Amino acid sequence: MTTILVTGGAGFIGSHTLLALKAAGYAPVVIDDLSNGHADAVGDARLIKGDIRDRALLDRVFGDHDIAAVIHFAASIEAGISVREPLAFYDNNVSGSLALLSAMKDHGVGRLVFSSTAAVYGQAGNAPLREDLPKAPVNPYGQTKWAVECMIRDAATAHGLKAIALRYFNAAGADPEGRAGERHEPETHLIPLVLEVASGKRDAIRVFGTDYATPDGTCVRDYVHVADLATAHVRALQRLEAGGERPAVEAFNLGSGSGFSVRQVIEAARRVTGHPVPVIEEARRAGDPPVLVADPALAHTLLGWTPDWPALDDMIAHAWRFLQAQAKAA
Ligand SMILES: NC(=O)c1ccc[n+]([C@@H]2O[C@H](COP(=O)([O-])OP(=O)(O)OC[C@H]3O[C@@H](n4cnc5c(N)ncnc54)[C@H](O)[C@@H]3O)[C@@H](O)[C@H]2O)c1
Ligand SMILES: O=c1ccn([C@@H]2O[C@H](COP(=O)(O)OP(=O)(O)O[C@H]3O[C@H](CO)[C@@H](O)[C@H](O)[C@H]3O)[C@@H](O)[C@H]2O)c(=O)[nH]1
Repeated sequence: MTTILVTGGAGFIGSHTLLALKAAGYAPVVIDDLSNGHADAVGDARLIKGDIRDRALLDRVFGDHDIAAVIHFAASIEAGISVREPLAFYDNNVSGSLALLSAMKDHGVGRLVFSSTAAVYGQAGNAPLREDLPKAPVNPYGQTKWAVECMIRDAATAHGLKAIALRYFNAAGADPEGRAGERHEPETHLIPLVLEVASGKRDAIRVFGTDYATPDGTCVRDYVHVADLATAHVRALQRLEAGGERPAVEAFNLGSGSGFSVRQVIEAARRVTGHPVPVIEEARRAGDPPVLVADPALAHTLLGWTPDWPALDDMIAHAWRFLQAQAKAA
């Protein structure tokens, strides 16, 4: 079996990708410091607990395992928090990726799938975003991800690395079979917070900004099912393995192509759960672009990727089922 190193594999998207990797016949090995992940989320995959900025640890891992490729999820992820703590984000996201890329170079590992983000585009307007748009992140989180994409490009030119950057839009939902889900503590993402309100764990959802130039004044995002993101990683690995005449680094948007406002998400959660979701309107959150919606055509054409679960209500229903199962088990 082909061994794949998965950094951040104990996290939300990582744990779902482990399920897809195993189903496709790969043997994942995980490095995760568990700062935002859970040891039991990796299932029967090998978990090495540690920080990717620890170069000695990386040397041991690359020395001990015959690693064919790396999928790199490990990062600090919250755009809003990055505005208040930019240096911590540069440290984890940029220094972590630098340590990983130099270890890959020194150990002769030449294939990488990198978790990038819609946040690299910044405030690029309301039309669906294409990969070749100018990059102008409006928060430090997006800056760190774009900096790493640039680092990967330079390493590819100089050292022969082959890489795919997957620019996810807003990951949502949970494994349709209930084996994994979103377990961030504290939670900052809209859908799980709205569901915590529906379940009675929170009193109300705070809506950050109602005066944006969008149809209902709240921010618009493109929600993509986490199981579909997981599948895209397998497709990306297979594309890297197939080789051929193509650029050393490629970037693909992963989104549904449809935008939903914060108010529409809240309405969908009321519809799916049958519970009330009280709202408190608040000021804008710093670092939020008004609209982020993908043009996913390139991933359709070149990765052969289309979402199996494009409907927002399905994403919310799967997340809701996972949350309820967690509450029952607690
Ligand atoms: N969730 C989204 O909507 C979204 C959208 C776009 C991009 N992304 C990117 O996808 C990736 C995964 O996101 P997620 O939502 O699963 O986040 P997550 O926080 O659930 O997963 C990240 C994992 O990385 C680990 N980690 C963080 N820093 C580490 C370090 N220095 N060394 C070792 N492990 C470390 C955490 O413990 C966690 O388990 C991130 O790179 C994120 O920036 C996420
Ligand atoms: O309590 C809340 C939480 C969020 N929001 C709003 O809901 C939208 C979505 O926010 P959130 O779920 O926090 O996601 P984003 O800030 O859009 O960022 C996510 O999606 C990005 C890609 O678009 C990723 O890069 C990030 O890692 C990931 O955290 C934003 O307009 C927020 O202002 C609220 O109004 N109230």
